[in-house]
This record gives sequence, structure tokens and C-alpha cells, in this order.
Amino acid sequence: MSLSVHALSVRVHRAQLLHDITLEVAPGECLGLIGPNGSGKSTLMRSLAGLLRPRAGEVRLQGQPLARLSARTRAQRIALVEQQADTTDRLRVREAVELGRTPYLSPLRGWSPQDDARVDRALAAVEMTALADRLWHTLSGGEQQRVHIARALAQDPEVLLLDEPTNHLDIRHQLALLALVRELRITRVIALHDLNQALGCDRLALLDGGRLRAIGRPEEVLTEAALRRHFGVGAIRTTDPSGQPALHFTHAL
Ligand SMILES: Nc1ncnc2c1ncn2[C@@H]1O[C@H](COP(=O)(O)OP(=O)(O)OP(=O)(O)O)[C@@H](O)[C@H]1O
Repeated sequence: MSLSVHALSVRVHRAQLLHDITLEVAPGECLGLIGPNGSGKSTLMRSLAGLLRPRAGEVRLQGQPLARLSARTRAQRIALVEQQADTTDRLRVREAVELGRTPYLSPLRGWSPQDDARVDRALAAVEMTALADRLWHTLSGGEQQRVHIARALAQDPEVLLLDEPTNHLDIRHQLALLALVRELRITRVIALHDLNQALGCDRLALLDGGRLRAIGRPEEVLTEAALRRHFGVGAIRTTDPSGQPALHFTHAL
């Protein structure tokens, strides 16, 4: 499903957080969202999920304004994994993942064995099957993050929005998660701080100061000049021993 943003401006408490953003994510594409701290990545993510009402402009899903879709339809189509998601409920891991099936349940359509199977697959995808009965609040930060991702997968969305999903994860789980995200055929938007990881996206959108500064293939966006201007670092573009492009950061400016 395509996701598009048209002249989007977002204001919160008199602060203008996003300015006139226009971009399009093609069906099945993985768009990486990059930018320094406070550049507006999470704000854009929340806008893409329909959680923030724009001051001007709109987000469209397959050409349809998000604002016109019911909350239930939106939840069936879009899943968001936020940066600092928490829950105060006394939930077990499996119950937290089962919440992903909520948009599909109704008085006429109760919980079914297919829902159980979907939850099983989601838990297995993030290697949390063994911890399915643990209480949420006893998990480590990285384990909680993996449960959030499982909940989003169980939601069976057509658009998956991941806000810094590798935060808290050890290196093996970071690589496993990125491989999992790469294999999904759905439309994905993923905010990343690790710019070497961002090189693996189909395209990158670079935000700075709430404005879209560049969008294109990773090598077009992550130039040494852009790294200097927008991230304030000296960097050298290089290739790793396997021939893949890589960035070597030298110093903060
Ligand atoms: N409710 C709010 N009221 C005022 N300012 C806000 C509010 N929420 C966010 N901001 C500001 O908006 C800017 C963009 O925040 P946002 O969280 O979208 O940035 P980000 O790119 O995701 O940052 P980070 O990389 O640090 O996670 C920041 O300067 C932030 O302080």
C-alpha cells in the first residue's frame, strides 16, 4: 500500500514541529527516516500513524486521506512501534502480543485459532516464544522492544512504522530485526540513528529542523557534505571488506 504525505505541517503547543513535508512511500518500499536529535522523526512517524492531527496538509494511505478512515480500519492497515512505548497494565508477554489482533475482533468475529497462530508466529519472529508467559514489567528493555515489534507484526499491517526499533537491542537482535524488516513485503518506514544500518534501506528521507532536506537512494542522501551539514560530523564514505558501502565517522565538528 502506498503512503504519501502532502504539504504536511504539524504544530504542538505553538511549536511548529514539521514544516511543509511532501513525500511518497511506494507499496512494498522500505523508507529510512534519518536526522539529528529533535529533527522531527518521531513527530512524522506519529503523523503517519494518524496519531497527530496536522495543522496543514495530510497523510494519505493508498490515495485516501488517513483522517477519513475509521480508527479500526487504520489499525488494521498501519502498525506503529514507538520509541518509548510502555504499559502500566499487568500483562503477560503473550497477552501484550495478542493486543495486535484487536482491530480484527468484533462481537461477530471472536478470537479464533488463526489469531493464536498469528500470535505464535509473531512471538517466534522476535525470538520471544520462550518468554511468552513472563510478566511484561519483568522484561529487560530489549525484550520489551521485541514484544512491541511482535505486537505490530501480529497486527498484520500493510504499513509498518518503526521508530528507532534497534534501540535497546544487542547487536545480534539488531541485525536479526533488520533482516526481518528487510524480508517483509509490506510498506515500511523506519527511523534509524545508525546511519550504516540506514544504508540498507531502499531510500532515505533526511529531516533537519522539522523540514525534509533530502530524499533519495542512500548514497545520494548520505553524502559527506550532508553528514557535515546536518549531523555535524566528519565522515568518509568507504566500502567494507564485503564490498558494501559503509560510513566511517572521524570526528564531531
Ligand atoms: N509536545 C511537544 N511540545 C513542544 N515541543 C515538542 C513536543 N514534542 C516534541 N517536541 C519537539 O519537537 C522536536 C522534534 O521532536 P521529535 O521527537 O519528533 O524528534 P526526533 O527526530 O524523533 O528526535 P530524536 O532523534 O531525539 O528521537 C524536538 O525539538 C522536540 O523537543
